[in-house]
Amino acid sequence: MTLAKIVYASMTGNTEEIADIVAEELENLGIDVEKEECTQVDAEDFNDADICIVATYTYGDGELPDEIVDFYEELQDTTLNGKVFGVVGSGDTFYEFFCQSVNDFEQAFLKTGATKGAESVKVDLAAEEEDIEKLEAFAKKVVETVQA
Ligand SMILES: Cc1cc2nc3c(=O)[nH]c(=O)nc-3n(C[C@H](O)[C@H](O)[C@H](O)COP(=O)(O)O)c2cc1C
Repeated sequence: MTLAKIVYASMTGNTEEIADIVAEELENLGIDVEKEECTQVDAEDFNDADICIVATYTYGDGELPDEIVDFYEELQDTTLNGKVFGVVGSGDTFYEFFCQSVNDFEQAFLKTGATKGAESVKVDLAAEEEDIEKLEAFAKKVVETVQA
């Protein structure tokens, strides 16, 4: 069975909801899903999974949320050859660096040797219908990549 691990950071719930949308679609596609809050896991835990997903919001002035910084730093030193990764997140287009943390995680994953499964999805605040469609397409693409 293919396992996807989704690690998320969410302060007001938008990103957790995004993680749930991706999780539900992955499950619809027959994938086992473990969703974990970022302070409860180590980046090494991605070694147990076939699909590694991070869902994060952006804080400060284009900064990572404080609670995901340790995970982010560990991730860069983790080898994930043969795994497929994806990044999704929520931000606010009001800010100059919209969803910067999504970009930062994409770069961190590229250092691990994992393969990018789908284009990252950036959501303005809470996911609306159009975002839900993008998130479902993201999940489908990631699964196609892992099964290729
Ligand atoms: C103090 C503060 C700083 C923020 N800075 C950014 C930012 O630089 N870029 C961005 O895209 N969003 C920024 N945001 C918006 C949040 O990322 C956005 O509200 C997001 O939906 C929060 O996700 P959550 O509901 O999962 O906590 C900021 C929000 C706050 C409160």
